[in-house]
Amino acid sequence: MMKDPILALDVPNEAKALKLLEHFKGESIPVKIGMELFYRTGASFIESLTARGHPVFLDLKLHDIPTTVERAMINLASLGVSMVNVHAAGGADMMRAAVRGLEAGTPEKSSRPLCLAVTQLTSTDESMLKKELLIKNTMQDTVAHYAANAAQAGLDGVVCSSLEASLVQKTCGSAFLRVTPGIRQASDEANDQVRSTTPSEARAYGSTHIVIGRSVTKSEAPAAAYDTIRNDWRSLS
Ligand SMILES: O=c1ccn([C@@H]2O[C@H](COP(=O)(O)O)[C@@H](O)[C@H]2O)c(=O)[nH]1
Repeated sequence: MMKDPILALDVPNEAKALKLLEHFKGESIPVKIGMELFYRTGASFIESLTARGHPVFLDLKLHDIPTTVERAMINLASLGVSMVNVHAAGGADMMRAAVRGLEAGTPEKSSRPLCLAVTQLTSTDESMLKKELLIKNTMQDTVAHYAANAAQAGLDGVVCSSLEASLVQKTCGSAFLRVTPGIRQASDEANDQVRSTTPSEARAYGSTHIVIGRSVTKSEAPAAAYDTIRNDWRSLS
């Protein structure tokens, strides 16, 4: 089934998040909560969003030693979120520990949150990969390798740019999720995103989900901006 774009609620506090969601008139669109909002509101706001029927992607990008990640995931699993994530650069043991923690922390009769691995941030380009991160492989090969590690560790998918989605699909299979931020319409500001595509390009390249933030949150008419993106995303189906 076609999933609606995930709205990145990148705002500083709960009041601003609720004000933004008012534009959607009760529609329970999927939302992503990142560090900015979570570090202000904590768990209670997440629980109130899930109680209102919003599927929540909790985007905290855990990256630590395996034991710490496992214990953190036990706590996050109790929040009723649909997706969480780690950095693939934390390695296979850390990713396995994340899944173990989620399994241990998921309440009975609930589904375990899907666990994704961030491959390379969509703000990273080939030059930064080589010169700053000292990774000698191409972006495509690096993302495919990290995705394969994540699949072997039992994760459900990756966060990558849609430019790598088809290679990840080929490498890890169609059931392995390709969740892609860095989505922009041709007329939108790129901001700090460098590996970007439009929603319909993302669909054509094999993204299973798209994440959209500032093009909606900074718009004068957020619901209309979201609808434009959703229509473009659905236009190939
Ligand atoms: O590689 C990544 C991983 C996560 N993100 C997050 O997605 C949104 C994108 O917001 P825009 O305003 O549409 O750029 C944001 O919350 C990032 O933290 C990402 O962009 N790239």
